[in-house]
Parts: sequence; C-alpha cells; structure tokens
Amino acid sequence: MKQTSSDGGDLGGGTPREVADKPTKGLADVVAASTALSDIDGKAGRLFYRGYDIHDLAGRTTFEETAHLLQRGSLPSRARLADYGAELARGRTLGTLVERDIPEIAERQAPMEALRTLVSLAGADDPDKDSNAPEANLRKAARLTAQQPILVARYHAARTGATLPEIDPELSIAGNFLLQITGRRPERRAAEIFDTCLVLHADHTMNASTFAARVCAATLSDMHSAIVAAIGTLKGPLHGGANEQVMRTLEGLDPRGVAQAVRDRLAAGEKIMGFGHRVYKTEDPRATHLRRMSEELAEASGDDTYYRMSREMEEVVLAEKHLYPNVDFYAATVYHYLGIPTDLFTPVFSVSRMSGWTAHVIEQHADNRLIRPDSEYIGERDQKWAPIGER
Ligand SMILES: CC(=O)SCCNC(=O)CCNC(=O)[C@H](O)C(C)(C)COP(=O)(O)OP(=O)(O)OC[C@H]1O[C@@H](n2cnc3c(N)ncnc32)[C@H](O)[C@@H]1OP(=O)(O)O
Ligand SMILES: O=C([O-])CC(=O)C(=O)O
Repeated sequence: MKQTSSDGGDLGGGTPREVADKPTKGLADVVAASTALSDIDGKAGRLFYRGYDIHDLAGRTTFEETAHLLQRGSLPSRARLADYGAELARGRTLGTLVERDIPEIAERQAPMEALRTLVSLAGADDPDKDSNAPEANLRKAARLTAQQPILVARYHAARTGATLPEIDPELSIAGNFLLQITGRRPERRAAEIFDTCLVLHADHTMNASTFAARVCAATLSDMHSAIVAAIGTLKGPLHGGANEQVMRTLEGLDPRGVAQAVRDRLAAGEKIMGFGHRVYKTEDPRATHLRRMSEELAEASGDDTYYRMSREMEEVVLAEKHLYPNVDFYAATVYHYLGIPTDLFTPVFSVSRMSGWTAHVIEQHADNRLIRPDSEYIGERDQKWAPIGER
C-alpha cells in the first residue's frame, strides 16, 4: 500500500503526497509485517517455520522443540531442550486468581470464552506482568505455552466434575494433554499423532489471530493482552472455530447422502467449513499430514465412517468449487478419533498456536512501530448539524 495522509496532505519531510490505493477488502495480499517466523508459498502449498519445511518438522520434531524454534530462534540441542522443558514444567503452575475463578468460569463460559478470560486472569497473576523487556517476554511466552493445555484441561475437569489426572513428567505436552482430557494414559502412537498436530498448527504467517496479537503488541501493550486479542480472534468460525464446525457438519450428515448434501449446500450459497484458504491455492501442506493421520486413526478405531465421509466431502468440494481442505478439515476427525470433545477442538488449536502468537509478540516488540492503517471514507459528507429537538 502506498503511504498517504488521511487529510490528503503532505506526509512531511518534503515527501510528495500520494493518492490512496483503493482498500483491499479483508487486506488480501497486503503485507502487514515482516517476520522471520514462518513463510508460506501459497501456489506450491509449502509452509516453513524459520526456514524449516513443515514436511521435515512434522513427525520428526516435537511440539516443545517447535515452540523453542519459534520463541527462541533455533531447534534446541538436548541440553537446551532440557532447560526449556524444565522452564515449561515450572511455568505450568497456575496463579491464585485463575485457581479461584476456574469453577465459575467453567460453569458460565463456553470453552474459547473461558480461555480468553483465564488468560486475562493469568496476566494478572504473572510475575513479569509489568515488563515488556525481552527476557520477561521470553519467560511469559514459555509460561503461556505451558499453561494453555492446563487451562483447557482444568476447565474441562471443572465442567464435567472429573478428577484431573496428575501431570506425568514422562509425557510430553501432547501426551499430558490427552491424559488429562480423556482420563487415560494415551497410547504412544496417539500421543505422537497429537504432538504432530500441535507442530502443524504452531504458526502461520499473518493469519487473523496473529495479526490481532501483533496489532495489540504494537501499541506496546503487554503479551497477555495481545494473546487475549488473539484468542478472541481465533474463536470465529472463519478461522480456528472452523474445526469444531467441521465435526458438527459431519455429525449432522447422513453418511449415505454426503455428496448430495454438500452439493445442495453449495448450490444454496453456503460455505463448507474446513475448505478454502486466503493464501493456499492448492492443498494446504498441513492437511496432507492430517488426512493421513485421520485415516490411520479411523482404521485403528474400527469405524472409519467420518473419515470416509470427509473424503467424499473433499471430492465434491474440489469438483464443484475447486477448493481444497484447510488445516481445520482433517484436524476435526483426528481430534475426534483421539477422544477430544468437539467443543475443545478450537481450544486445542490455541494450545499449539500459543507458541506462534507469543513468538510474534516478541518479534513485534523487538522492532516495533504502531500498526495503524488508513481507511477509505465512504459515508456522508457536509452534513448540517441541527439541535436535538429539530432532528
Ligand atoms: C486456521 C484457519 O483459519 S483456516 C480457514 C478456516 N475457515 C474455514 O474453513 C471457513 C470456510 N472457509 C472460508 O470461509 C474461506 O475460504 C476463508 C475465510 C478461509 C478464506 O476467505 P477469503 O480468502 O476471504 O475468501 P472468500 O470468503 O472471499 O471466498 C472466495 C470465494 O470462494 C467461496 N468460498 C470460499 N470458501 C468456501 C467454502 N469453504 N465453501 C464454499 N465456498 C467457499 C466464497 O463463497 C467466494 O465465492 P464467490 O466469489 O462466488 O462469492
Ligand atoms: O493463515 C490463515 O489465514 C489461517 C490458517 O491457516 C492458520 O492460521 O493456520
């Protein structure tokens, strides 16, 4: 976008005024920030975290290593990973405000609303709450990443009345999350698959929730405030909320009438959740992994109905609309087969994306400028004011 002033005047310093571009609806193709965190090639369907191809990371790198890569800049050595793991373990402890309010929040708020509130409360409890210094931000990023799965598990236990299993220090973040949500120690392969899901969702350039976090951080607000903005943004069904909607769609379809039902919905102008993407014009590389994992889990479960229905939906949407599944589509059945309740699918997304959001806040604070775009005025002009009695 060209630089303009809103009154059409000179921008100062002798720079000649340029005419405003027509705004791009939804800021499509507008470069809103520089980042060294992730990169997408939308035509080729490729995704990189700090230069590493997602296909090299998925299934070979743990979520903890990925979070370290994003927040601290490198894939860790064993020693660094051990230090970071110890920091995450210490960071899991919740503060008194959060502890006090979880039961009531669980009673009154839906999962993503609850997380938004709980992260805000965690900000009040955070020992670094008054600092945006780089070291404080690194510590806050680790604590937020460690606490997010615990918050989801504690919320779920509070609303169901279940006794929460103790964290098992032998298990990863992924393994412990499955343990606490399902109440059973996960099988090794289930924990591996879920860990890969967390890796696949960790960061994704200037997606809506990350952008929201960066806008907030760019006012030099604090990390918890930026994350609250991000959680509220992830919640919507056009973004992270789509994974839950995918499952609800599958549950609402007759397995024998999938193709016709999808065609009817498309003909009626409805969007099919889990398809389409602003940046990818081909298969989302994350969907390739998620489809494979969904198939594996479906076979292992002995009932592959939802997987088969998903494949059928995919064929119809591609044929009718030339749209590909995005990350949310096969994530839905993967989480379902792993025993995660449907209304926790979007919170699971936030468990992973916390690593990327916090890294973006660190990056924004490290080289900050207020994010304040312009707008195109399309309202009335030259209105004549009248006193209230004459309107
Ligand atoms: C983690 C994530 O956030 S991934 C995305 C998760 N969101 C979803 O799955 C929701 C469904 N998908 C969508 O709504 C969109 O594809 C988005 C929001 C992901 C991308 O949106 P945009 O780039 O703004 O595309 P937009 O919504 O303008 O769609 C362009 C055209 O494709 C159509 N289209 C896009 N997605 C879909 C869909 N899922 N089903 C049917 N039609 C669709 C639109 O109706 C529109 O058609 P038109 O030009 O005839 O009006
Ligand atoms: O990049 C986007 O717009 C949405 C997305 O896929 C993500 O946030 O993972």
